[in-house]
Amino acid sequence: MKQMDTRNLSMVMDLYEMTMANGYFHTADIYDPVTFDVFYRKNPDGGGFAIFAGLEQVLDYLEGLHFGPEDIDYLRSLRLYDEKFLEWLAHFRFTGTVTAMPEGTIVYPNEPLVTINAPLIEAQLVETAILAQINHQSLIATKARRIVQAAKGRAVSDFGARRAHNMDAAVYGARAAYIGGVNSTATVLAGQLFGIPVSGTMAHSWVMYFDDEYTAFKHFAEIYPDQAVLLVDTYNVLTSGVPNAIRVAKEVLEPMGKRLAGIRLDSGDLAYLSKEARRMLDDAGLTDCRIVVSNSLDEYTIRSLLDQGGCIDSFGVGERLITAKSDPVFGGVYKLTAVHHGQACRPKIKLSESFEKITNPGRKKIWRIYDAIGHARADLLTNPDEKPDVRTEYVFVDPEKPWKRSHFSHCTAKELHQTYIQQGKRVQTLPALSDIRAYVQDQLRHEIWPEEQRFENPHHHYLDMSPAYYEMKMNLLRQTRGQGSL
Ligand SMILES: Nc1ncnc2c1ncn2[C@@H]1O[C@H](COP(=O)(O)OP(=O)(O)OP(=O)(O)O)[C@@H](O)[C@H]1O
Ligand SMILES: O=P(O)(O)OC[C@H]1O[C@H](OP(=O)(O)OP(=O)(O)O)[C@H](O)[C@@H]1O
Ligand SMILES: O=C(O)c1cccnc1
Repeated sequence: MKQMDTRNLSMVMDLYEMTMANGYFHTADIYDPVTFDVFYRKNPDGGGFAIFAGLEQVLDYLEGLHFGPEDIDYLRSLRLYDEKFLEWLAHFRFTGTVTAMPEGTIVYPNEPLVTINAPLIEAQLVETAILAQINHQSLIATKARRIVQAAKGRAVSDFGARRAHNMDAAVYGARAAYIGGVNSTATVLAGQLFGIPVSGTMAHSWVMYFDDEYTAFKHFAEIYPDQAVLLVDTYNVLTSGVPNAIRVAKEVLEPMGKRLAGIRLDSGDLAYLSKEARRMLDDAGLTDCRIVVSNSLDEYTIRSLLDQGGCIDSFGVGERLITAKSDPVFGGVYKLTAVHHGQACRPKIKLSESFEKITNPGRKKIWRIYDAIGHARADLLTNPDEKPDVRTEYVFVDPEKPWKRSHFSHCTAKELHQTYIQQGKRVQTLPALSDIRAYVQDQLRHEIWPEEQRFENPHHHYLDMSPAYYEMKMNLLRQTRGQGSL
């Protein structure tokens, strides 16, 4: 199977990762494992959740991680690192353990999406590449879901490649958009690599090349009698484009026993034009001819077009999807949460002026708590050795209101992390992309409250803590206060 990345991505890192690695090599016990969590702090666009994506590429990267002779030569040329370290680096492989939420999981701020447990240097060196991949794909998957939701069951196609922030963003963006629910992509490589259905219409250049619009449509329909979607806005939609499309349907396709598949509108008032075009097509008996619209669409324009009664069967969405234009930073971070010495595990916490930025320390488990009808009621952090029994009365702590005594009962708890890499070896086969997409839809349909899915002031999903975990965090906070002062 063709691969996107035959590149060695091991050097995709910020310089400080390597600088710290060289420093650790000389000052620390580099074989002692440490734990880092990947998490994010705020849902994009003020939404109620995000979609976790990019895991497969993270795992591929970790498996392939190595530094070749050219990498070592380049690092040597920086005159920052000593020869012993560079020699050690030449034999470097990732030997750690990776647990994560399955790709496509609906996720919330401050919970661990991925946990890396690995020898110090290994865990440090992989920060940038892991974050780049997860931040990008989770952002686009989440944006795609909003657009798909606004389209209310109508097909959405990713048209974004040409406006993406270069080619990786186009191809992995298409993958993420498909996870988020778009039906197809115009990006051919994404179709080839990931098996995403591809779709497309025609460009204005096709219409402009021929002497007149009718001739352009006629040639296209003759070559693609089953799939022709004619772009009707090059000259004038209602006086030229739609009439010429109807003429082609009658004069070219009908004699072949074929029907015109569709027209595309790409400028002007898309609600008005789609309604007028629909009326004209219906009057000509072309009731099955679909209307596709495009032109700087996003979830808000799509919602507005449908509110205006636009007669639209599908949407092509490019720049605002592939760049997540309205809120283009996912903000995922990678934080040290524990340092291990032999059997002892020392949890680590990062303090901050703002309460939300104080990290959740230590090794932990993340559970999703479902009520009796299967809705996800909250998520719960516990210590790794806890197994919450939420069938009977289980008292937990809401860290935002720790004085409240709340409990779960008649609930079930599902641990959200699975182990994907154990001591450097892949221990889990990954689902097909279509299954990841179906998993997203299944959660949104059956588990996630509709109140969390609305765009305006969505319901806040709680991240609660077991009493033991909360106490550990508070103790650590008390101990750590003052440690940073000189
Ligand atoms: N009826 C509508 N309601 C809300 N937004 C719309 C409507 N029709 C089009 N839009 C959106 O308005 C934005 C700009 O459209 P506008 O008509 O100003 O430019 P345009 O059609 O791209 O012009 P050009 O002819 O230069 O292509 C686009 O994002 C488009 O999706
Ligand atoms: O607006 P977006 O959401 O990004 O959707 C993609 C856009 O790309 C194409 O335009 P472009 O002007 O690049 O080419 P064209 O001549 O085929 O219209 C297409 O017609 C859309 O307008
Ligand atoms: O197929 C299309 O209509 C298409 C594809 C990419 C960008 N704009 C339009």
